[in-house]
Amino acid sequence: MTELMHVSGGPTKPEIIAVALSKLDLADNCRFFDIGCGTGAVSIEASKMVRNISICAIDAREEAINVTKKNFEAFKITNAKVFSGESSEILEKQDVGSIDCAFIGGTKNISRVLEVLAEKKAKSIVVNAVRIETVVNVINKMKELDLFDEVLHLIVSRGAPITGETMFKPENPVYVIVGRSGKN
Ligand SMILES: C[S@@+](CC[C@H](N)C(=O)[O-])C[C@H]1O[C@@H](n2cnc3c(N)ncnc32)[C@H](O)[C@@H]1O
Repeated sequence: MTELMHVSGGPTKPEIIAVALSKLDLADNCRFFDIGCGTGAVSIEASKMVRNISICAIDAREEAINVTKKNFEAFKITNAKVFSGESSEILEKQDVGSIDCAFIGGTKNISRVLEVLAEKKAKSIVVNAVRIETVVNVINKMKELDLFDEVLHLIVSRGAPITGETMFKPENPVYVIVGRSGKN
């Protein structure tokens, strides 16, 4: 089986990716944006769910960009563009085309990123956050932009062996905030 290369801050846990992607309206031929792509793990999972997905992955860290490129090569992701830099600037200044679904895994400058996504009429947006201040900012900004749909608080506990039996160890909680254009 192909092994995913890791980077600090990633990959997002598969169970969290599954819920996050279930909230995006992924469809065959959709244009998917992975903002703060880290390892590219979310794009790789999204590409397994629909046919002919077009991926745009962005990260401000060169280390993350290099790892994403290597993971895309290993997992045979061909229909992808990878951009290095601040995502709000890339989305504004580069010719990125239309945006169907945007997953935001890195929340620096999140208010500006959401503004640009709203300007570009992104159809569905999912933000993963771990800090309560970020959650509040994202909900308020999504409401201001008429995007807010719902927010989830996810805690996954994983079974681990203990003296021949099993106990559950909780992983860090994650907030999943969902926005959709044309909410009201
Ligand atoms: C928690 S990691 C993402 C993990 C990723 N979902 C994965 O599965 O590997 C967050 C990433 O977002 C990037 N990031 C944060 N804010 C950003 C922004 N405004 N523009 C571009 N990259 C950003 C960071 O450099 C970091 O690599």
